[in-house]
Amino acid sequence: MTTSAADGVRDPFRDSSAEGREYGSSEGSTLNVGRNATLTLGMDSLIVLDEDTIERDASNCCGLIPSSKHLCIPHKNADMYLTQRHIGNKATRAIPFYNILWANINDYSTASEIVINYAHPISKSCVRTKSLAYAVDKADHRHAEAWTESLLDCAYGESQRRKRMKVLINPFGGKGQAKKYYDRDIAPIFTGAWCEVDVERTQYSGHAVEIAQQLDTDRYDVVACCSGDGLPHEVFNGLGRKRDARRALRKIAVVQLPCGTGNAMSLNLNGTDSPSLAALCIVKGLRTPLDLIAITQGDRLMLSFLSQSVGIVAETDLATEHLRWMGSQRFTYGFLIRLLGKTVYPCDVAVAVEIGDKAAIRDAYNAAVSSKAAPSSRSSSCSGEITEGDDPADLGLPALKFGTVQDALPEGWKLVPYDKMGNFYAGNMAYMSANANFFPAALPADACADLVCIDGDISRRAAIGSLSAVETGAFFDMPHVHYRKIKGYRILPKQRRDGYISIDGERVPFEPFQAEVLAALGTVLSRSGRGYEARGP
Ligand SMILES: Nc1ncnc2c1ncn2[C@@H]1O[C@H](COP(=O)(O)OP(=O)(O)OP(=O)(O)O)[C@@H](O)[C@H]1O
Repeated sequence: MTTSAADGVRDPFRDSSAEGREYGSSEGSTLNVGRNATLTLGMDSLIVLDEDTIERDASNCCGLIPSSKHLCIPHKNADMYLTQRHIGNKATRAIPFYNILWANINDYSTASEIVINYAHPISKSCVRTKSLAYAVDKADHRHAEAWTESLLDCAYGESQRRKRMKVLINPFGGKGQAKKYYDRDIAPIFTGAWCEVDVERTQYSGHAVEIAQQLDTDRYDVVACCSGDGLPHEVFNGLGRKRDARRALRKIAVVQLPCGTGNAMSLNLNGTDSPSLAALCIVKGLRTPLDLIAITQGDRLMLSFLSQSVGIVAETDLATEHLRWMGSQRFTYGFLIRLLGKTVYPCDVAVAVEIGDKAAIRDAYNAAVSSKAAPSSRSSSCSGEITEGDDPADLGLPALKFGTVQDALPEGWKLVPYDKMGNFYAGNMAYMSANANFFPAALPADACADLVCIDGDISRRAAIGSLSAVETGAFFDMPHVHYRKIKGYRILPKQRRDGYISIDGERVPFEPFQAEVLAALGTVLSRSGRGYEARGP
C-alpha cells in the first residue's frame, strides 16, 4: 500500500483560469520564463511549457549559478516530468502541487532566476528531489514574486511551510537502516522544502523519552522519528512528562518516518511505509489532533497512541523475537501456531462502552468522515484544551476521570470474567501493520478507542478465516469479532503467572492495568487532516 504522489491530479493540462482561480486572469496565473517557456498555475498542477523536453540543469541554467545552499542537486534525465504532451516542438509537463516542495527567486546583479524544487516519482513507492530553474526578466520581477507566492499557496494550502523539525534517528530501528534511509530518502526532501532540521541519533532505549521531556517546544513544530512505532511512543511519553504536558502535546506534532519493522503510524496517517513518500507527506502534512490513551499499571502511568493487547496478538508480537530471521512471516507463523492450539488467555475485564453495536459504530464512522468540520478543529471537550493565561504548572496531563488501576472500580463499571479470551485488542489507529486493518472504525480524535475481543475457543476454520479477513476488510462483520467503541477499561489477567501484554508494541509487566481515553490530547500530521488512510467498516 503506497501513496501515489500524483494523487489528486484530474486534467493537469486544464488551465485554472477557466475554473475561476482567484489568482486572476490566465495571464496572471502564467509566468513567462527564459526565452521560450511559461509556468502556469493549473487546477492541481504546475504546468511547464518549455521549448524542448530536456530539463535544464539548474547549475548551468542561463549561465546562472544558484546560490541557495538549500538548492537540491538537479537531475540530468529527460524523463523527469509526471505527464507531458508535445505541442509542436514544445512540451507541456504537469507537476502536481502536492509534489512542489519550494519555490524562490534568486537575484543576481544582472539577472534573476526562479528555482522550483519538487518531489519526482521514480517509482510507485519512491520520490526524489529535483529542481527546475528558469531566468526571470527584471521587468517581470514583481509579477514573478507574486506568482511564486501563489505557487506556494497552491502547494501548501493549510499546511505549515518550512516546518521546524527535531529529527530523531533510531540507528537500530528495523534492520538498522534508519540512518541510510534518512540520508538517501528523507533529508533531500526536507532540504528541498527548506524545512529547518535538527538531527539527533538515539543512543539507548528510552533516550527519546528524555529528549522529548527536555525539548524546548518553542523551537520546534514537529518531532520526526526515523524509526518504527517505538520512538513515537517514547516521544509522546516524554512530552507527557513535561510540566506543561498538555501544551507540549498540543504544540508539537509527533510524526514517523517509517524506518522500523512496525510502521503503523505512517501507514495510518500517510498511507505509506515508504520513507521518501512519508517525508513528502510530512512536508505537506496537516496538523491533526489525536486521542491518547492513559495506561495505569501499578503506580506507573504511560501514554499509548497505537494499541494495547493481551492474548494472541501480544504473544505473537513479543514472543517471536527468536524468529526475526523470518521477517514479517514470523507474525503469521506465531499467530497460526497459537490459533491452531486454541490458546486462551483468561482475564477479568470491565469496559466503559460508548457504542456497543456494529451498525451504530458504522453510522458514527460515516457521519464523522463525511462531516465538514475544520480538519484541525479540536472539540471543546478535548483533554488538551488550553485557556489563555494558564499557568504552566496547571498544564500537566489532565486528571484521570476513571482514576487509576489502584483505585476502586469507577462507578458503573463491572468486572466480567472472560475465561475463554483469545484476543483482547484495543486500538487507536486502523492499521496495525501493512494490510492489517484491524480497527477499520478507528478515528484520530473521536474520544474513543476501538476494542476487539475474540474468544480463543472458536473453530480453527473461523480463526484462520479471521486472519485473512483482516486483509480483505471482512473482519469487522464477522460474528465472532466483538467490536466496541469504548472510553476506558480495566483488565486483570488471571490463571497464569506470566504472559505478554503489549502497549504500542512494547512489552510491559504481566499485571492488571487500566486504560482511559484522553480526547485529542496529542497532535500528529496527516495527509487528510481528518482521518486515517484506511478503508472504513
Ligand atoms: N541506540 C539505541 N540502542 C538500543 N535501543 C534503542 C536505541 N535507540 C532506540 N532504541 C529502542 O529501540 C526500540 C525499537 O525501536 P523502533 O520502534 O524504532 O524500531 P522497530 O524496528 O520497529 O522495533 P521493534 O524492535 O519493536 O520491531 C525502541 O523501544 C527504542 O527504545
